[in-house]
Amino acid sequence: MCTHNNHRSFDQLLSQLSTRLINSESAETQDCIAEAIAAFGSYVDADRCYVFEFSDTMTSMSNTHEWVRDGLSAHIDDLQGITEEELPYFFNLMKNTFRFIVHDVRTLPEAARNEKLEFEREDICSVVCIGLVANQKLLGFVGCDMVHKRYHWTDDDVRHLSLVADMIANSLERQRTYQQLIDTQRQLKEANSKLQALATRDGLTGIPNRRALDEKLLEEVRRAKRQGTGLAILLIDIDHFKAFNDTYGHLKGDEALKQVATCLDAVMQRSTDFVARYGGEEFAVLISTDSAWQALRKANELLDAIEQLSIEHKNSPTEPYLTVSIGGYFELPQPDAEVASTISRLIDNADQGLYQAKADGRNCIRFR
Ligand SMILES: Nc1nc2c(ncn2[C@@H]2O[C@H](COP(=O)(O)OP(=O)(O)OP(=O)(O)O)[C@@H](O)[C@H]2O)c(=O)[nH]1
Repeated sequence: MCTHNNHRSFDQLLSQLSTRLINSESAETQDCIAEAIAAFGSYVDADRCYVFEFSDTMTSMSNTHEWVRDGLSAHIDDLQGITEEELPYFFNLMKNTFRFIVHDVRTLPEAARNEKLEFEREDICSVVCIGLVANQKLLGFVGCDMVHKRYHWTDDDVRHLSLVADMIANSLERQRTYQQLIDTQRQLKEANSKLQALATRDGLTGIPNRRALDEKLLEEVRRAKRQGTGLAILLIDIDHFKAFNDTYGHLKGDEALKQVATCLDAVMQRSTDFVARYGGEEFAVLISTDSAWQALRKANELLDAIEQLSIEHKNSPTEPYLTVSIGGYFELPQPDAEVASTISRLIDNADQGLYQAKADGRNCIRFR
C-alpha cells in the first residue's frame, strides 16, 4: 500500500513536525499532533487515527485528538473517561507491552469480549495502537483503525506509528513539565503573598503592623511631596491600660485591644486613610488630607467612637470606661524635603502631642 514516494514524503513531514514541535507553544503542539495523526492516517490509508491519554492513576483513558476520513463518523465525544473495568484486556496489554496490534478483530480471544463489542459498535475490523512513553511512563497511546475493511499492519507501519508516538509522547511530556512549572510558580507566588500579608499584619488585632506603617509612611510622604498634598498622623494610646490588665486580666486586655483596633478601622473608612498597631497599646492613623482641621475632626471622631464602645475600666482614674489619648500632627511636605527627616518630624511631633494629651489629663487630643 505504501509506495516509496509517499514513504519518503511521510518521513519528511514527520521531520518537519518534529522541528516545529521543538520550539512550539501549547496551541502549536496541539496542531502538530493533529497534523501528525492525519498524516499517518493518510499514509496507511486508514479510516480513523487518534490519541488517547491515561488518567494519572492509569485507571481510565480519554480520547484527546481524532482524525477521521471524510464521510466517517467521529467518536471522540463518546470516548471520554473509559475505565479499566470496561476494557480490561486492552488496558492489560497496553500497560504491559505498550502496544495493541490486531489485524483482524474476529481473532481476538474470549478475554477480549468487551473490546470486540466496542470494535463492532464502531465497525472496526483492524486496529493498531502504540503506547506514548516518556521518561519510562506510559502517558497514553496513538492508534489507527480500519473500518469495514481488514488490513494487515506491516512492520513498516508499526515503525512509522512508533515514530509518531515518540514525537507525541515527548511533546506531551514537555507540556506537562511546563504546566507543572507554571503550577509551582503560581503556588510559590501565592505562598509569597501570604507570607507578605503575615509579615505586615499584627497577629492579635489583624490590622497592619508597625512594619506596614513604616512602608506606608515612605509611600505617602513621597506621594505628598510629589503631588503637593498634606499628610497628618495621629498616635492613639489607651489610657491606664496597665491598670486595665491588672484589673481584668491579660486576656480581657487582648480583647479590648482587638475592639479598639476594629473600631479605629471602622471609623477610618477612606481608602487613603491607614490604621496600624504601632506597638503595645498604641495605634497610628495616617490621613492624606490638605487640611489640619479635617485631621483634627477625624481625631475627635475616633476619641468619641472609643468612648462609645463603653468598655468598662473601673480602676481608671480618668473615666470608669476605656478611653484613649491622641497626639496629632499635620504637615504639607515641601517638594525638596528629605523623606526620612519628614517621617521623623511627623512621628516626633505626634508623639509630643500624645505626651501632652497624657499630661493634660488623658481622654483628649493635642494637635500640633
Ligand atoms: N493585654 C495586653 N496588654 C498589653 C499588650 N501590649 C502591651 N500591653 C500592656 O499595656 C500596658 C501599658 O502600660 P503603660 O505603658 O504603663 O501605660 P498605661 O498603663 O496605659 O498608662 P498611660 O499610657 O500613661 O495612660 C502594659 O501593662 C502592657 O503589658 C498586649 O498585646 N496585650
